[in-house]
Amino acid sequence: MVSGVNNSLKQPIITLKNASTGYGIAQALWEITLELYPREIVALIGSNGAGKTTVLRVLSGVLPLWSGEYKINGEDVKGYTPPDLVNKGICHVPEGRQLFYGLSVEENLRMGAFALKKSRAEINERLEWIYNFFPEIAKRRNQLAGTLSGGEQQMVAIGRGLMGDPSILLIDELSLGLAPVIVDRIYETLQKIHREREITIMIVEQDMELALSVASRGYVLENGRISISGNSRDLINNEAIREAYLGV
Ligand SMILES: Nc1ncnc2c1ncn2[C@@H]1O[C@H](COP(=O)(O)OP(=O)(O)OP(=O)(O)O)[C@@H](O)[C@H]1O
Repeated sequence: MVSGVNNSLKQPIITLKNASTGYGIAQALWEITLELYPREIVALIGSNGAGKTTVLRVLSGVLPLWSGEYKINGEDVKGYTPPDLVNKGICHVPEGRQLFYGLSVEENLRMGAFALKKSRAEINERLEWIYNFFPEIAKRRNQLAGTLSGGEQQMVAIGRGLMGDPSILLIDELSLGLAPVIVDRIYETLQKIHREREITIMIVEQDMELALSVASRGYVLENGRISISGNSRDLINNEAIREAYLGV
């Protein structure tokens, strides 16, 4: 599943350089440097409170940088608002799904295309494309999102993100609270979508083994700093990491 990585000839789609930020006066990230290359799946791993969600908040523009650089395709996007960054192709699927629970599955999905200047036919076509990947929610298109299982809600959250036609998908803790069999099923589908579309994906997970089985590269965050990065095979074989995160 994991492939070797040679990014030396490519231009990064996302660059964070020496990025620091925090909440109020409490600093949460210290001089983070990371790059995402086109069509990669990259994992951001770390224990509770390490700063993973904060990195995604920076990338989606929810949290401004205190210092450092943020570029998309070489363009300086530091200070851009979340809608500006949506227009640049960023989509953040937040932890906890955050669906509109009183709306139907289909209404939630359509919300994802709200800002797109697409015809009704194009939006319907995209809906069917998503239903094709996630038949479980196709069957429930008229059901209220709040009545779905956790796994189905996660499928709707990812589907809603994909409705916006992003080039960069940021997914926070996809596996949270879900049975392993459901997590495998969703990641398998995500990999299929990734193969079919030119899409770059960053997954945030506490479960390092899971994240590195899906991603080709990973960054490990510890106390708001990147402690190590590399391709998944090297990370999974790294003794210090195995000891700290896998308990072996
Ligand atoms: N809204 C907030 N206000 C103040 N501090 C926050 C806020 N959100 C996060 N923090 C703090 O920032 C640090 C990083 O939190 P973050 O949520 O990014 O970690 P995480 O790696 O995603 O952890 P988890 O896996 O538990 O979600 C923590 O010390 C956390 O307490």
